[in-house]
Amino acid sequence: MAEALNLVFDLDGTLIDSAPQIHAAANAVFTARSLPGFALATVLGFIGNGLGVLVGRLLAHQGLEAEGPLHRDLVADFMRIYEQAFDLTSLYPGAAEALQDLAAAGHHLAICTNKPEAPARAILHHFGLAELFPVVIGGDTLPLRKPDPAPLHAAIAALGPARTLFIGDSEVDAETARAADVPLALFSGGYRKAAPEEMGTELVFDHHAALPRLVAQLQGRRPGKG
Ligand SMILES: O=C(O)COP(=O)(O)O
Ligand SMILES: [Mg+2]
Repeated sequence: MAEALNLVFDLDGTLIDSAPQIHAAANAVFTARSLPGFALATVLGFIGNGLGVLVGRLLAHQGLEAEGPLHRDLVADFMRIYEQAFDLTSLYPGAAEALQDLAAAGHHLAICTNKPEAPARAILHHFGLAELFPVVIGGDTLPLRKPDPAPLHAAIAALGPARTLFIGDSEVDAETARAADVPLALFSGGYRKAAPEEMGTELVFDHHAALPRLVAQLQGRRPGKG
């Protein structure tokens, strides 16, 4: 059998298009406290560093203090919605099929996301993907989150020794991959801000049907050659 790899996936903007859900949740929790809502583009630009940072950026955007009791309350409100609202979240086309194929080929799959672990697990369950991912590291699983390499290292340690590919969509993922010295496959259709060619990886895909080919490409490379 061909070499089995560790395939560690980011979640928001990589496997699921969750920005409309995060946008709706932001508007629900802010307007419930008589604060204004946000445009989708505003919320989208703040996704990537986890829920605490998202809420801090949203507060700062309204000229409010980015930390403190209001921040804490809004994060708690968000969490309640996050764990049960999936109607505005979709899997990217071909993602479920690609994951099934990769798992069937014997690769080891994990999630390394800055979304808190409980909602990350809930959404995987919702889409019938939970069983494909024996390892889920969320933004609150460890004291440190991406772009610190610790969560990616933890995912790899839990999967066991094998060459690893990290699959993500954002600058945060690119920085994490660099810091962990793991190759990144960049999904160009997610929530990045920079151009793909500026993100330091030649492994770029715009449809998940291309993933098995990218993985085969990595298998064809000699270990240690990146
Ligand atoms: O929730 C976030 O801010 C980002 O989540 P991600 O790491 O899955 O892209
Ligand atoms: Mg992402």
